[in-house]
Amino acid sequence: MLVKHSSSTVLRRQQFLVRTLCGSRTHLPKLIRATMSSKSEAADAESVLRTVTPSLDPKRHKGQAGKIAVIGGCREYTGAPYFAAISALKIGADLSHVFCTKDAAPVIKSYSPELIVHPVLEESYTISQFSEEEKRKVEDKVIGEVDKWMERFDCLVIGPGLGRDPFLLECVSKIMLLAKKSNVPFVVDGDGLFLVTNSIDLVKSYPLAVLTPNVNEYKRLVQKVLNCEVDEENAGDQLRSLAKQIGGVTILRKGKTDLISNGEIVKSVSIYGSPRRCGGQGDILSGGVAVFLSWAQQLKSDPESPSESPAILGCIAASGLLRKAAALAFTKHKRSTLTSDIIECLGESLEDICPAS
Ligand SMILES: NC(=O)C1=CN([C@@H]2O[C@H](COP(=O)(O)OP(=O)(O)OC[C@H]3O[C@@H](n4cnc5c(N)ncnc54)[C@H](O)[C@@H]3O)[C@@H](O)[C@H]2O)[C@@H](O)CC1
Ligand SMILES: Nc1ncnc2c1ncn2[C@@H]1O[C@H](COP(=O)(O)OP(=O)(O)OP(=O)(O)O)[C@@H](O)[C@H]1O
Ligand SMILES: [Mg+2]
Repeated sequence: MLVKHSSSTVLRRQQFLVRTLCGSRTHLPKLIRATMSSKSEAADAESVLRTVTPSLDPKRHKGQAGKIAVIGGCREYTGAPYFAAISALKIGADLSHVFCTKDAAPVIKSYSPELIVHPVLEESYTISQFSEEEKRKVEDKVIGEVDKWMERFDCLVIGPGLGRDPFLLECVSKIMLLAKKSNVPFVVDGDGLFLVTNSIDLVKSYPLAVLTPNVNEYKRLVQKVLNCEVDEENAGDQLRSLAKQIGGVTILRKGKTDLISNGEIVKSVSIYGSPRRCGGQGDILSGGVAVFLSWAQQLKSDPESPSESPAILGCIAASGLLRKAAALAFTKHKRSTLTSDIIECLGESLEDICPAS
């Protein structure tokens, strides 16, 4: 799906390339080092946004700007999958699907006609009277319903509002295996992290997996994988060790500063942000990582593409944009800022960094 970028995008990418090279200035000739302004983290996140975001090329057709699918939404939670899916559209994906349980589907459909909602997941309580053989048949049907779409997606978001029902999580484990087989990248968030923390082999050594743990989820992941407590003094090193221990997945550790590592490098994003901690902001982030990772993937086939992996670029871009939108929403709504307000600020925030026209 190679998309030629306009000259402004090429220029943006060259700027990013220089910035990336300067990130490791030790090997750069003195002359270049001397002329380089100091690379600020803010510029880093914003230059990644400008490099990764494609121009709105009239020659492109529906779907080329990204097709995202959220696997999540159950009897208990319907907001989280909506937040992740609508954020992907608002940032610039062309299509956004949600695969959820039958209970959650009409609710999520009622939030927005923009989303394509598939009521295909099942929870244990709906099949409690079934025999083992009938349960297997239901499982095969659930997985088949997702598999027939799998190849069309540029990235999945697994976990927002998924809940912790054992039967549902068993089906999602098999969906992850299918995604890996088809080389479809996936972001694991929310209860998807509950699943993979207890079955780390589901993501181990899959370079297209991105984990986006919050404080609780990160603590549990460190305890489970590194057998120790979170070490705030050496946060970057511990994150790098964790990502390495899980075979080079990319982890975005959410917090006052977002830390990102794939076991090799560590990046941080702390620009903008807001003091409001309302639920749902992590869901916006997961939808954003999916879009920006897909766009960074499209860059890969270009000779001058950035050296960073699409997963790392996707995390930096999504974190920077979310934090900018949260700051903008907070200036407008202060203490009553809600996730919906932040979603409404995504477009304006991206336009400010990366004008569409
Ligand atoms: N409006 C909505 O529908 C929202 C739904 N959300 C969904 O809510 C679900 C839970 O998200 P949270 O951020 O609350 O999850 P957390 O894991 O941050 O916390 C959930 C609660 O359960 C406890 N917990 C979680 N896993 C545990 C474990 N393995 N052992 C013991 N205690 C455990 C935590 O300590 C906390 O008390 C996720 O699927 C998430 O996507 C959130 O994204 C917020 C918004
Ligand atoms: N203390 C903080 N100061 C500023 N920004 C923060 C702070 N904590 C988190 N954030 C920002 O909010 C984003 C979401 O983090 P949060 O911890 O709310 O995720 P979450 O708990 O998974 O959210 P959700 O309610 O959607 O599950 C982070 O990526 C980060 O950019
Ligand atoms: Mg969360």
